[in-house]
Amino acid sequence: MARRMMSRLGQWSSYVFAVDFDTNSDPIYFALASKQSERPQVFRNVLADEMCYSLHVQSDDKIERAKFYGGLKKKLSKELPPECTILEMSIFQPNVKDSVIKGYFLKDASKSSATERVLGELLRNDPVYVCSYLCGGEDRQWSQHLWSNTEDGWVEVLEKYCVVPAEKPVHHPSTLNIINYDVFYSFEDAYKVLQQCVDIIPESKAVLELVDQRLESKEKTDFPVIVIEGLDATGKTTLTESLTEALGATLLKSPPQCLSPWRARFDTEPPLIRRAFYALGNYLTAGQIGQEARQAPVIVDRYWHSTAAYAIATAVGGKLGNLPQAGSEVYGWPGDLLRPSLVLMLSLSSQERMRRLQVRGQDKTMEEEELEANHLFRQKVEEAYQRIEGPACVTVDASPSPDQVLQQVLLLIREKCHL
Ligand SMILES: Nc1ncnc2c1ncn2[C@@H]1O[C@H](COP(=O)(O)OP(=O)(O)O)[C@@H](O)[C@H]1O
Ligand SMILES: Nc1ccn([C@@H]2O[C@H](COP(=O)(O)OP(=O)(O)O)[C@@H](O)[C@H]2O)c(=O)n1
Repeated sequence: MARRMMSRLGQWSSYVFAVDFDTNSDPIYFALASKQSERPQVFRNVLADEMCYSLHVQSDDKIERAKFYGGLKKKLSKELPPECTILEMSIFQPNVKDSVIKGYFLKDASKSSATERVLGELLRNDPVYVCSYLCGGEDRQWSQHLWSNTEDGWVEVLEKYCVVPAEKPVHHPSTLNIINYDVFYSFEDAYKVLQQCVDIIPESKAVLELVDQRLESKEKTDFPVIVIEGLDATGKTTLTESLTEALGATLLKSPPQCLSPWRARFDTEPPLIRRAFYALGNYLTAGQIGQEARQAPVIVDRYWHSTAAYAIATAVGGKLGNLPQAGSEVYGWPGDLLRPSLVLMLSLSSQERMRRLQVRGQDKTMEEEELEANHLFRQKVEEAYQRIEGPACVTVDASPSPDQVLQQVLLLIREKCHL
């Protein structure tokens, strides 16, 4: 079915291809046409005389697509010649939600047949489409050639289209599939993902059992619920402990302690599955909050803001400006998740944060290592934190001494929660 769709330019013509040649600038956008365009060359300045290929995953099953795409990069890096550069590519309908098909674009300077051999194997055994790109003719125009398997095991070209430039879309393609791929806005949507993983990730069963026993939480709590957010090493642990003592409160965290045995396992999974795990963690914590907030104020170390902000920042490629605009539905609060009374985000300069990380000298999650290496990613997490609504977070300067930060936060809590 999908193959037939692909072979009809009529349907495929509403799609645009985006290749990330350089993560600090816009992708190169192109489309397919039966005739060359008069407009300038698509790959000018980014391709010389390398051989180029693209491959993208085709499967109607969301979990299979996510698992395969995640594993594909590792497989390609291992099997392709080292002179082959693997770039991220997506195919999408401009500004249409949930229309993205992810893939890779290969720039191959190896001049060996190894790449074609690897791609031929993939085409035979896996749910992928493979295309090659050629630049020819007097005007050096590019064309895309869709590969197909023949019955005797050889690869042939099924169809050939001209590659023509396409307009930059209003919404960066990486923002189109956030909902229900990277961020889940209801318990049911996250739960369904783990349910579908039970056969391939046996640990999902244990997580679902815990989640099934979660406590229900009412919309309104008797005592205030205060969430402390911020990047790693901004002082959340230090502050949540001193706050708990100062207010005679109960300290909780998301993901809750009971999920610890499975966290490392889910951290290795592709975003769809990993994010569903963290989303469910928030519902477990919500149950605990509901219970504890009957007796005393509750302090929570990370909650929904962390889940959504890290997920959005990881999903959105390239520049800060590619993030969905403030007010976008992706920054909304899930309708069925307990809302805290106040969310505070600890903010720190990158120099001071690095200094504290070094002093602490602990192991970091891969994502935290990426934060250190990638200033842009850190900026995107903080910006996403600030755009999340319902409740929005209040930014707190975390650079003064621990006691000064505590006093500042106590003042805020008294003012906003009348404690
Ligand atoms: N206000 C502060 N001033 C200086 N150092 C701090 C302050 N708050 C925390 N630290 C130190 O910074 C490091 C990170 O703090 P921590 O509370 O563990 O952060 P997080 O829980 O956000 O990762 C720790 O070594 C801690 O002692
Ligand atoms: N409520 C939460 C908490 C963490 N997380 C994820 O967990 C990572 C940070 O957790 P961590 O344990 O390293 O953070 P610290 O509490 O050590 O600062 C982030 O990268 C998020 O992806 C989440 O998604 N939702």
